[in-house]
Amino acid sequence: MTSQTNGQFDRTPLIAGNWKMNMDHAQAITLLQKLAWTLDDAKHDYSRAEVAVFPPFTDLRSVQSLVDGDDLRVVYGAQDLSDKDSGAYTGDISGQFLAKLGCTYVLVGHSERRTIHGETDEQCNAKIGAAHRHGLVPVLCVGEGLEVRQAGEHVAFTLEQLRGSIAGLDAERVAELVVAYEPVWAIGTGEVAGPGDAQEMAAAIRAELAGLYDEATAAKTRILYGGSAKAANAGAILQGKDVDGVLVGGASLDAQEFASIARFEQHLVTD
Ligand SMILES: O=C(CO)COP(=O)(O)O
Repeated sequence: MTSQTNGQFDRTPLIAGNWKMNMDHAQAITLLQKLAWTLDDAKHDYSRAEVAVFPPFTDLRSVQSLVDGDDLRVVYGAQDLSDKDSGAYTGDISGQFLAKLGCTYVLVGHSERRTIHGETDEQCNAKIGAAHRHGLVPVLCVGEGLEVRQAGEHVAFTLEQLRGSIAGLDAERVAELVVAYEPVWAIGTGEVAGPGDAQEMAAAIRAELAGLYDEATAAKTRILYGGSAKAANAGAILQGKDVDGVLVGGASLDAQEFASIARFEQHLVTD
């Protein structure tokens, strides 16, 4: 490979930070300001890598004010949404509210929602529908647990989650969809799937989409890897030709580290 740049991607890489249940609204402002300054100082080119953060619901209004007020290029989304639009659903959040808060994206089916809250593929499918009703781009999370990986069934398992979650979607929606492959055993454990594992699954997901839809549609879907991603491994992970970004948990809470991931081109291995 010569003069490796992200010209290798025909899809704009997406570097996404899932803050999970961390950062109150005041802390969110500080973290986002620091992130934006760090990227500005580094003259980050957002057209080469889109940067998105996923703060808790209670931070979103503050994030919106900061992004609008300071004209930031960082975009943002929520970590979940209801599959309903309004009504007697105590504690749930409508995609309508998220759209009003300027969200671009919304995570759907994160493994912590699937395991802790028992979310099913059918519910993810309904949530994707809700996201679309309100103009939000869903970031669908899929991925296997350790036992499934050890049994060598990780590809079949993950593709089944994918099929169940996107059932009934038309090709146009699939083309704009973001799929995040997050093997559960690599989340928050320091255990990172190897770049080869990330590429293997991303290629399998893209091939599945090509089979369900067509090559042109599958070529547009962005596929991310998530699970203990950090600056030191982002370059290698993003070498995978089907890997279009990373969904970062812990390391996205450190502005310097996350900015460094967004500038992954510096870490790309060249030969
Ligand atoms: O779940 C994740 C992002 O959604 C990954 O979390 P970590 O990066 O902390 O492993």
